[in-house]
Amino acid sequence: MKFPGQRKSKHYFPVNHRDPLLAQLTHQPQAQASYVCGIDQTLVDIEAKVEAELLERYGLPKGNSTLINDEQAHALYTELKSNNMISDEFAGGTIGNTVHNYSILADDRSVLFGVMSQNIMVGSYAYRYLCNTSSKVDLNYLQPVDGPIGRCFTLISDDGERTFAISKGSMDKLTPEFINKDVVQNSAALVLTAYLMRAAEGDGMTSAAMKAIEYAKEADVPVVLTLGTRFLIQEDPKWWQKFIKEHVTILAMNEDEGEALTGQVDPLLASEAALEWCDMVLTTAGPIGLYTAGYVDDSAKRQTSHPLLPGAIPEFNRYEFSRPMLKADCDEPIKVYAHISPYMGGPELIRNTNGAGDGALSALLHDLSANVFHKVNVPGSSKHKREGLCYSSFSQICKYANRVAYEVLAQHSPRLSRALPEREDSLEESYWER
Ligand SMILES: Nc1ncnc2c1ncn2[C@@H]1O[C@H](COP(=O)(O)OP(=O)(O)O)[C@@H](O)[C@H]1O
Ligand SMILES: Nc1nc2c(ncn2[C@@H]2O[C@H](COP(=O)(O)O)[C@@H](O)[C@H]2O)c(=O)[nH]1
Repeated sequence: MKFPGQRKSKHYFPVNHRDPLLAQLTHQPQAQASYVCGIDQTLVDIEAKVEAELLERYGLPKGNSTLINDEQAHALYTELKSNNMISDEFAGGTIGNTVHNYSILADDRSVLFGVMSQNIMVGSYAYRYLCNTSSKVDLNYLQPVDGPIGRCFTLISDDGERTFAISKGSMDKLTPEFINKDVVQNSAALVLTAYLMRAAEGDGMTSAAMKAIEYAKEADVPVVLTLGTRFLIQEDPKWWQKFIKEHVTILAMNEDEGEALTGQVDPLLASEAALEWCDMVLTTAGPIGLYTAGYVDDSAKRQTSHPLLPGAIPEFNRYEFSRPMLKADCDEPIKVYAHISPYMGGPELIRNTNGAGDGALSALLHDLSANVFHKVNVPGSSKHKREGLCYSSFSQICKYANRVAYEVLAQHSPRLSRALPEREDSLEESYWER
C-alpha cells in the first residue's frame, strides 16, 4: 500500500514525507494488506466528438447515459466509423475506472466483480478491456459469459460535455453466485454505481449488487455508491433516498445528481441534505471544485487554520481539519464540510470531463483503505483511539480528490495511465511557465 501520506496545503497530493507512525511497519515484514472491491458493468468506451444534431437524431439526451438496442448501436457505430470520428477506444465503466484508478494510486490490489467474455479474440473489446486495466485489479472473480462485453459510446459535444449511449451486450449477466462473500467481507469498502440498479428483468446484475450489499452490511464494510447520472436519479428521487438510507455509507455525486436527489441546487446544501441518509458525501461541481461532508464527534472536532468560507452555510469549513467518522460512532455528531476550488484552476486544456468524478472518488477510497491498512498494522496508533472512517481530514481528502480529478482531466482519459508525481515541483514549474 502506497500511502496518501501527508499533504502540504499547497501541494494537493501525496508527497515524500514518511509518516512516523508508519515507520513501525518496517519492523513487521508481513504487513496485512487492505483492498477495495467493486461491481461494474464491463464496458469499453468508444469516444467520438459529435455535433448536437447527431445526439438529437439518435434520441440521446445530452449528459445522460441511455441504453440503446443492437440496431441503434450498429447504426451509430457504422456512422462514427465510416466518418473517422472515433478518437479512442479504452476500458470504461464507472466502477471499473474507479477501482483501476484506486490501484494506480495505492499501487495495490482491488477486486472487480462483473462479467467477461469467455472466448476472447485478440483485438476484441474484451481483449482491450483486459489490456487497459491495471494488473493490480484482481479480475479472477469475473463471471465468464457467452456474449460480448458492453460498449459505451462516449459522445463529446463542443463544450466538452459527455453523453453516453450504452449497448449492453452481456454486461448485466452477472449473477449473485459470482459475488465472493469472503472477498466482500474482508474488503475496506464495497463500491457500486446507481447504474447497476437499472438492469432489465432476467439479467442478474441488480440482484448480484444487492447480494454484495447484504454481505458488506453483515461485516460492517462501508458501502460506497456513486450516482452516475442525474437522469437516473430524477426518475424517482424518493426511491434513491430510501436506498441510500438503507444501504449506503458514503455517497459520491456531482452537483446535478445532488440536485436530482435532494432538490437543492447549491452543492453544499445538497451535501448537507444527503447527510440525513448516509455518513459521508463527496460532491463534485465541475469548475466550482468539490465538497466533502460528513460527521465527527464533537469531542474530536478540529478547527481549520484556513480562512473561513462564506456559503449557504456560513463558515461551513470551520471543522474541516477533523477526520470523518460514522455517525453511529459519534456520541454527539456534528456535521463537517470542506471545499476546494479546482487544482491550479484546472488544466490548460480540458478535452472532456469524462471520468473526473470517478477519479475524485478513487482518491477518497484510497484514503479510506489506507486507514484500514494503518489500523490493522499499527493498532496502537493514536489515530485509532477514536473510530475514524478515513486516514485524513475532510480538508486533506478534498485536496487529494481534487488533485486526482485534475490528473484525469490532464491525461484526457477516465483511467489514469500513471500515478501522481511524487513531487509537486515539476508540475508547479510547468504551471508558472505557462
Ligand atoms: N471545467 C473544469 N475546470 C476545472 N476543473 C474541473 C472542471 N471540470 C471538472 N473539474 C474538476 O474535476 C472534478 C470532477 O468534475 P465533475 O465534472 O464535477 O465530475 P463528473 O465527471 O462526475 O460530472 C471537479 O471537482 C474539479 O476538481
Ligand atoms: N457501469 C456503467 N458505467 C457507465 C454507464 N454509462 C456511462 N458509464 C461510464 O461512466 C464513465 C465516466 O463517468 P463520469 O460520470 O465520471 O464522467 C465512463 O467511462 C463510462 O464508461 C453505465 O450505464 N454503466
